[in-house]
Amino acid sequence: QQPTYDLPKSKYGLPVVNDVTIYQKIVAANPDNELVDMRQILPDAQFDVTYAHTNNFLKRKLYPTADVFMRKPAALAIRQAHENLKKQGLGMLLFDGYRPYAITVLFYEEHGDTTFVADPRKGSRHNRGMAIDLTLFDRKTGKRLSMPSNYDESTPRAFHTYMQSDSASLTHRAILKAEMERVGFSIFPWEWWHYDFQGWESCFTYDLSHKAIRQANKKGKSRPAK
Ligand SMILES: C[C@@H](N)C(=O)N[C@H](C)C(=O)O
Ligand SMILES: [Zn+2]
Repeated sequence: QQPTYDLPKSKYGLPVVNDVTIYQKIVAANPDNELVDMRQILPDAQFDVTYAHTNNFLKRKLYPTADVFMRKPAALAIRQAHENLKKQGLGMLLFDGYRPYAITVLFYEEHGDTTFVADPRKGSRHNRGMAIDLTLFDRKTGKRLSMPSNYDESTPRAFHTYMQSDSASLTHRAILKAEMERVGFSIFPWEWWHYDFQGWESCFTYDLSHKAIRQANKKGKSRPAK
């Protein structure tokens, strides 16, 4: 149970944490509210943050930095899944984690639909640091495993119900699903790469840049313990 805060509302009426002082307050009240750096949590993972480059569905750079943050309990569950995958000679390649709410608004206003992108009246699970977009790589070759579609492909090939793919890709999708479900994540039926962590419904929606979060976390750690 989170204490209640008088949060400002977005133009779509959703309460958002859009100020670092509020972020620091909610982290002090409950350390699970911290958005942690996945490059520190998974030093041997691969990263391809397409929203920090132009090779994404909007064809332009949307994040100033290629950061991937996750709410702490989700990050620790991912670390467990990564350990389990390691035993199978596999690793995770992360595309995206926490996404500032302003980017969800931009996705909605430019893309229009609310299946491929989240409805800003509800916010995305990514805005809560509780969703991750990822695929798998082979630790021997360092190469990505094949999957039934490309990342962020908005076609039926991205659906979990799509079975017309080659059998290797279907197996890879099933391995990812099994390992993510084992640690408390659930699928998003229309995107094989997207997983939501249990309890996302009761988490804060953040609208802070990755840079602001990094700075706030650093400050929080340098503050002497009381
Ligand atoms: C844009 C796509 N990668 C995505 O994240 N979609 C879900 C529905 C979201 O916006 O939360
Ligand atoms: Zn996603």
